[in-house]
Amino acid sequence: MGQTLAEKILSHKAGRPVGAGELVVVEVDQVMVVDSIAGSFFKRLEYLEATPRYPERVSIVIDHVAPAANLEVAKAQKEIREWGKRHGIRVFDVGRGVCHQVLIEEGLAQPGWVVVGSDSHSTTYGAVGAFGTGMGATDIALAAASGRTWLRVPESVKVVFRGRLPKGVTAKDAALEMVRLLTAEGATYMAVEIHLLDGAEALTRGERMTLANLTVEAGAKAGLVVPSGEILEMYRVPDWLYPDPEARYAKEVEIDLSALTPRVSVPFYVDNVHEVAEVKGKRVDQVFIGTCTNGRIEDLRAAAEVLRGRKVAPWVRLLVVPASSQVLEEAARDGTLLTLLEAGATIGTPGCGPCMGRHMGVLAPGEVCVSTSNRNFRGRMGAPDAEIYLASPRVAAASAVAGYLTTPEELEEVHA
Ligand SMILES: CC(C)[C@H](C(=O)O)[C@@H](O)C(=O)O
Ligand code: SF4
Repeated sequence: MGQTLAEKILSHKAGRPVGAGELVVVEVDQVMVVDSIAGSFFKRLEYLEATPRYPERVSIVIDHVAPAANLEVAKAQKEIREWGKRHGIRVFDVGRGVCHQVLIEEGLAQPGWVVVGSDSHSTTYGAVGAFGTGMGATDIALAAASGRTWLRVPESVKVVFRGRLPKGVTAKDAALEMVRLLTAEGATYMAVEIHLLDGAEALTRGERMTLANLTVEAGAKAGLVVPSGEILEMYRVPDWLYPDPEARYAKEVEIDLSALTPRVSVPFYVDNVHEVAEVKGKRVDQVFIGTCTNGRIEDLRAAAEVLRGRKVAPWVRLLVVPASSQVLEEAARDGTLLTLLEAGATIGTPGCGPCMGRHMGVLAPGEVCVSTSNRNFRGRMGAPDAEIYLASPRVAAASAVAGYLTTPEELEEVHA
């Protein structure tokens, strides 16, 4: 019988063929813990009277509130450092970047691996063909202690992206369109298996990360992009990790990239996706470019391209938070950073930044933010009535200049 990519990976790990619905216990290749969950993770291990079975397979990332915003966080981060030293566990400290970006950069997610993270966007590892999934502190502690985890093999949804993106349309627009079509619960506990065909294979690793990242906003257990294009050059992809024409899917969705237009997700639900044209003109107070969804060098470059020679509207705060130290370094080296600064951007420490409203750009009541992140839930970035519009870095940059929601193309019209 044909197998989906999720079934293939979990079969390989289980050492026997398994299908959707079966329970399996599998070896875990990497356990990722974020700062905000680390305290609970330590407590669970203590309760189990256990320590990580394979220390080299565990990583802790200090990214969500970094640098520490208050005394409580500072103490928690101190504990992370000390605990890491005591147990020989890798700790990526303040400034290294957002967990998912860091793990990919460090090669700690590989095609065919199982990676479990204490963070819902662990689906991002699917960009390189890893089965990445988010779990709570208890499951994460058990995975670290035993080196294994149990899973119900998920059913899969097949999402086919065809063709090439038109100029000015990005992987973020494609990802938002995918969530709109699947809906917020449409892929609950399923693997979203993404096929890139007829030119879409050209999508970069970063663009694939954007797609895999957003699958969890449709409820996905994992988001697996079929390895192709540059992934085949960058990684050793196991020969069994290819799509199977006989595989069975719970449903199939097709998206023609060549017909796509810029998209925006309107508060307060990620699947409330519209064309930018429909909400154009909405006045904006803050623009945030960054996160595990869109804080990579290509995202900063795309924003810089729009911002070059222009100034941010006087009433707008433009916050740029590179997804990692590597991204920041590259942006400094190639001039992107200067372009952003000249336009009026302020740059934050690589990490999550204001994405979840803990620090570095909390929204006041009634404020409106255009963000390149992945969640626009009520209260996510601060005040319950503050509004978050999710968009691509290009649309975010154009909106910062205009002071209202718009695309770079429409902005040109205004300035012409
Ligand atoms: C803090 C963390 C557990 C949380 C998540 O699981 O996703 C955060 O990263 C988020 O994006 O809301
Ligand atoms: S950048 Fe945002 S979505 Fe990504 S891990 Fe951090 S808080 Fe979560």
